[in-house]
Amino acid sequence: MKLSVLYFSRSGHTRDMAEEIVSGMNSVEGAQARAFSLDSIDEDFLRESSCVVLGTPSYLACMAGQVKTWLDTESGKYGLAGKLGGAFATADYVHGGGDMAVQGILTHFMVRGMLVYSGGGSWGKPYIHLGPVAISDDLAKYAPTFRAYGTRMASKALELFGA
Ligand SMILES: Cc1cc2nc3c(=O)[nH]c(=O)nc-3n(C[C@H](O)[C@H](O)[C@H](O)COP(=O)(O)O)c2cc1C
Repeated sequence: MKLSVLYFSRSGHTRDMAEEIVSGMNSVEGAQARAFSLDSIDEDFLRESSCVVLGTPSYLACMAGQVKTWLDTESGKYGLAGKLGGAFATADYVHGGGDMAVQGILTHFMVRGMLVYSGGGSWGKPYIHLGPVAISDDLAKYAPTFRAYGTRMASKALELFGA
């Protein structure tokens, strides 16, 4: 099963956390996950993916404008309806609006007809309510949570869609 982790990243934080999610996904047997910057997507791989996760830096407590533009103009090309969807963010501050950025992406994914999922509290610790958010001055501290999130998303995708 293919899984795509998409991201926009200017200074690399969101890219690094995308790779942590991919690592967690690929620890699940039968999962084949790859990360793509929004400007270099493997379009066939994305279309064939059963799960799509999208990450953004937090800009003014929202997703970055580049991510919103991709959702508005490009995302309709990839048959996202029916795929499992999730979102993640990086931010400079704990109270800088990372959850809002995640929620904005999840809302757009719902409009595209995706099956939005994070696992919430159902997997126990680490609790990830909407999607993982990493604070930029200590990315390593958040890496295990991002890997756990990747494992959860891939496990749910396999449960729903099979290998
Ligand atoms: C235009 C702009 C707006 C930002 N707004 C916020 C914000 O509202 N809250 C926050 O915590 N961080 C904010 N940041 C910091 C970024 O979200 C943070 O550094 C992020 O990890 C950058 O991701 P990247 O390295 O993938 O580009 C902002 C950065 C920029 C450039």
